[in-house]
Amino acid sequence: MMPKKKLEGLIAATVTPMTPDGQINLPVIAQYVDYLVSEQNVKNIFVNGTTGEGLSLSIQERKQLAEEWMLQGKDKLDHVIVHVGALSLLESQELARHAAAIGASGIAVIAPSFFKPANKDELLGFLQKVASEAPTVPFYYYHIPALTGVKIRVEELLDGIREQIPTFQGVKFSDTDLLDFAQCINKNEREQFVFLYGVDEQLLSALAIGANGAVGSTYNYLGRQTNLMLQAFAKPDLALARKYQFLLGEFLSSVIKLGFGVAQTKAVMTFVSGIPMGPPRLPLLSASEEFIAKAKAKLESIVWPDSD
Ligand SMILES: CC(=O)N[C@@H]([C@@H](O)[C@H](O)[C@H](O)CO)[C@@H](O)CC(=O)C(=O)O
Repeated sequence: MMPKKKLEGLIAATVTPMTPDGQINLPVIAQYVDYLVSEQNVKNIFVNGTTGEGLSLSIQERKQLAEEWMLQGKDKLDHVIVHVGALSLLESQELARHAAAIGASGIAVIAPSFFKPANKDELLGFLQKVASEAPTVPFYYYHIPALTGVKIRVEELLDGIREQIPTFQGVKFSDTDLLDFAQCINKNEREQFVFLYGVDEQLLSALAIGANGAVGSTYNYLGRQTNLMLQAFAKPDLALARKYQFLLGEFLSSVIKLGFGVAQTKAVMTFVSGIPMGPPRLPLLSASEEFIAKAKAKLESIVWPDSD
């Protein structure tokens, strides 16, 4: 699958379906792709990332999953971005070569987070060694400092990055520092690089700053409503766009108070889509029945503008 279109709009950070005993559940992926496309109007995916529990999977599982997403997404999805970050450079390189071999439309890499790069040069050194293993595949840096603990400003990282990483295509920016995000866009043309925002609860603010699109967990099950927010913003009908952002925020704010992470995302995706996503992998624990009941009730209580 070679990308026909520029990467923009919504990109679902997919969960990794698992069987009740914790094995990856590949047969569910065909149904998952159809659900995203037909029910959520989302045709781009980001696999094996945070939401996909990528760092909790074995290399073999990550390859199998990437292959299955590619196979099932063929002729249905526009872009399949494969996250290939790992603590070991060699594993990350192996995954990058594999993603290139199966025709992924892009690869993304998170900063290594046990031995952490201390500065821009150390981080770039790692990223460059991974990117060069897939010399024809667009490369994205995945910035998620709350989880990696690597707080190197992206604005600084992007300065001259193409000289070291010719395939550099953009950033998946999963942080609330909108000043850093704005400076990335201010100093680098949106037409040159792709700036994808990753904090779903404040996407509208990032759009105002110039985000080209967004990668997130909620686009799995709230993609349709978020797409309507994007449309309202483009129109522009800011009042309507805000209404969507506030309602999306109302759901997120209520589940965040209950404790919200990948396990809960899997549970919500299961009850909204009807596709069994299974439990998360340890150390994560399944969402409680109480969480599921409250999250469901909250979601059902929201009256979206298009369903008035
Ligand atoms: C920390 C975290 O999981 N952030 C999510 C968000 O989509 C997040 O779930 C959402 O904003 C709700 O808080 C994404 O940025 C992660 C993501 O895109 C990924 O799975 O790679």
